Amino acid sequence: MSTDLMANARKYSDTLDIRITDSSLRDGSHHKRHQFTEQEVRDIVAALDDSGVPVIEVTHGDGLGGSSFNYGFSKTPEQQLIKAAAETAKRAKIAFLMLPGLGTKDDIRAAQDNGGQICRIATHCTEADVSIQHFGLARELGLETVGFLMMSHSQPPEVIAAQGRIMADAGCQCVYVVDSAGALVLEDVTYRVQALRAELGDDAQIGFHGHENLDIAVANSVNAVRAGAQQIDGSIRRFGAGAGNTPTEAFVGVCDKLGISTGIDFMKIADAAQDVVRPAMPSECLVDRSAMMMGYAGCYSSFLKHAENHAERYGVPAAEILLEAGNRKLVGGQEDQLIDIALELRKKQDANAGV
Ligand SMILES: C[C@H](O)CC(=O)C(=O)O
Ligand SMILES: [Mn+2]
Repeated sequence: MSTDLMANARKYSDTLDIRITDSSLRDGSHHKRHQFTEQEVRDIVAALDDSGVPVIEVTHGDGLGGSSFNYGFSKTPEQQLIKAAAETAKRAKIAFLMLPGLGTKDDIRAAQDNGGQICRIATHCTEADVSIQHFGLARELGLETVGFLMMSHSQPPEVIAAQGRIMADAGCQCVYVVDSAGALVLEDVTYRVQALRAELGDDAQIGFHGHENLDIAVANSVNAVRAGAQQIDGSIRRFGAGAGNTPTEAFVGVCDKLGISTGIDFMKIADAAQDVVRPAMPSECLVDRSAMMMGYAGCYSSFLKHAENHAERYGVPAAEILLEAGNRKLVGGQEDQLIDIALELRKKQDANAGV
């Protein structure tokens, strides 16, 4: 890493400047409508592991217990996918996500029994207190812990720092700024990471999870590293909700050029992206009108597929549903309100057409 960058960022370990977690097999579950097969998970884990990706996250898109009517049913039970991933990985650690209230303590225990080693606990960025007992359990079980402050764009840096303190005190070892809406722009990331650094000192590491809705997830991730983040999420080929996540392979290439050590082989991961991950994707993750509306209005990226379903059913544009969801500041768990928005748009549309 250049001396400039080293001044801010601290090393993740003796050998790596940062640690990348690939989230294709969890955030990508949204884009795939939770239809991963066990074979796809095995193939993708094998390719990422061989490329040197140190952490691979595997769960339903909405975390443990997410398979449901509200969020969409999984094709394959997520515990089976976690087990397959853990059996396949030779070097990588397998992480799993859980949202308190959706997943339970028993789900955490089962994920560990199936080989999961890193427990990532996600809350809305003003509700860190609901994660306290789950961090306690995860640490008691000897799991490594990560905390996700979702929709971090919606609160100023000082609130993110205070919420990070709650997670760290509960046993979280790395607090993530999570740009769920892909709405953070450059310095927005820097200031949030810096505020966490100032608050947490050596009590916990800091991470960044980006979404590509405004097409700057790689740049945002570089800013996070420059501000001191030691863990960065990506998804191969952007395979994630909305326009997807920071593309792991491009970010690795950028890190190589900036002298930031990730431990991942750029040539191998470029091949894995093209030959193994792309065939498992239903389509490319695009920065299209709907995705841009999410980034622009601050709308939760996981709403995209739900909005597309309602758009088709009620004959209204998905982009308008998402724009309104952002304006109403809806958060994860309020998926049902997208139907209300679609119905209201339909009513207006009919009234304008004199129906
Ligand atoms: C449950 C969400 O998909 C977590 C996440 O990846 C985000 O908020 O972004
Ligand atoms: Mn995400």
